[in-house]
Amino acid sequence: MRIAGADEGICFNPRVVRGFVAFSRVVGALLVACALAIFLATAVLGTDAREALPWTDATPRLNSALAFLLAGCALLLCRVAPKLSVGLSLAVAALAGIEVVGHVLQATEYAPDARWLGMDASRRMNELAALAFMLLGLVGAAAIMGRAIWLREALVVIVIGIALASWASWGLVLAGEEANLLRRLPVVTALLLLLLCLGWMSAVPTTGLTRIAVADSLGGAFARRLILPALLLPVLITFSLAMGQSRLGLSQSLLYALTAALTGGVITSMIVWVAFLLDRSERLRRTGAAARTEADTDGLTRLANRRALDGALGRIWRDGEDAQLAVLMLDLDNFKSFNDSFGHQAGDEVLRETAGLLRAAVRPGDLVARYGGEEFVILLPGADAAAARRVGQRVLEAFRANAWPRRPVTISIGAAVRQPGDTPDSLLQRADAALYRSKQDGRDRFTADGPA
Ligand SMILES: Nc1nc2c(ncn2[C@@H]2O[C@H](COP(=O)(O)OP(=O)(O)OP(=O)(O)O)[C@@H](O)[C@H]2O)c(=O)[nH]1
Repeated sequence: MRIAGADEGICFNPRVVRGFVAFSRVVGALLVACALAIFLATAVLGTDAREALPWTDATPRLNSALAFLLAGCALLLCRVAPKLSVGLSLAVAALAGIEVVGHVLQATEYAPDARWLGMDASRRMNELAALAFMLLGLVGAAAIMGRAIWLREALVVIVIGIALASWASWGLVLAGEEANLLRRLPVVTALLLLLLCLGWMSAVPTTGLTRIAVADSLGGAFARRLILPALLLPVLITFSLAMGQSRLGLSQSLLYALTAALTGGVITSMIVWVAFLLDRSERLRRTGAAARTEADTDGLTRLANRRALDGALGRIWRDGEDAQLAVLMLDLDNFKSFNDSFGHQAGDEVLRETAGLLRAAVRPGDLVARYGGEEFVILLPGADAAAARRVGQRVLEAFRANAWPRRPVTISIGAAVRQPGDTPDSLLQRADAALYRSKQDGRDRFTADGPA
């Protein structure tokens, strides 16, 4: 089953859409769990003890934990209680907004850890976290309300950029470089912020940038496989090289060389991956096309079968009322007696020979189909009654002139031309009635539909 996309006719893969929504819920639950763990640790250890621990630098402050708790709940509830979810997201934006104002007011004399509105340093988020939460609170509200989709995506991309740059920056700090503004975003906060971004993008996956990743197409398959590695690999490379420099003492020139080699390797691997995907999809397309052709082909004569004929008639009728069309219905004469006299195998040979004669009698745009048993149908798009008669006569002549191995074989033909108000069935019925008259009148002849 496919869900048609609301815009641009994108078809979404429902299984992938469900997967994205489930991912956003997992992210919501993870954020709630992390926030509760931070609150619990603070309650058990006390604020002072927590501040003294070596990992304090890397974990979210209490206000960040509160923001994660609210945002996680918003993600979990966005489908069941959208209004409550919008409220929670706006609360995140408000909480972070207050912090942003605090940082702006203190910016002239930089004092990030100062008290603000009664909140001490252990509680307050830093300036980058505040900015990111404020943006993500707005993103969450916009995502649930389905508003300002492109602004929402732009904000998400900004926060993803902040989170990734902070990670890379942490690598450089571990390598002994000076602490910088980005490094002030605790590494766990950066990770959870990245997850929150991805969570909001996945919560309503059929809108915005994510809609290509849930598309039921080759583009969708590429996006699903390549976007995350493309986002994360440069950061991981920076991080690991910086660590390599600090732990292994690599020189600057060797570091540059390694960066070039790794980047080249990563880009090449991605291209190879894309090439594999393209190749597989091309092979699947070819196999699918071959299977469709086989399903539309009669095994004995290799002509189009009844299914293909119905499909072709359906297409002609869908294309419009005015298109001219003639139909020939053809039936081998006294075929039962041929079978009885010479056997079924010989009868099959006649059917195959018939297919060749009929194919040779029509133009490339016409369709010859085996209707069943020893009955055939020819569709002549664009043909009128005179053209249909010409084709019918050509078939009769070809049968008469053919060197049949056992005994001469003849064929009877009935023709009908499409009239206003015809359906595929009514047209075939009129051709069949004309064929019946050919049989009645002595076989081996062409009869057109209409008054005798
Ligand atoms: N060999 C062979 N015979 C087939 C096949 N399909 C149908 N037939 C035979 O075609 C014969 C059709 O016989 P009838 O419907 O009585 O028609 P007829 O003998 O051609 O008589 P008229 O149509 O009145 O000229 C039957 O004997 C079927 O067994 C097939 O795939 N192979």
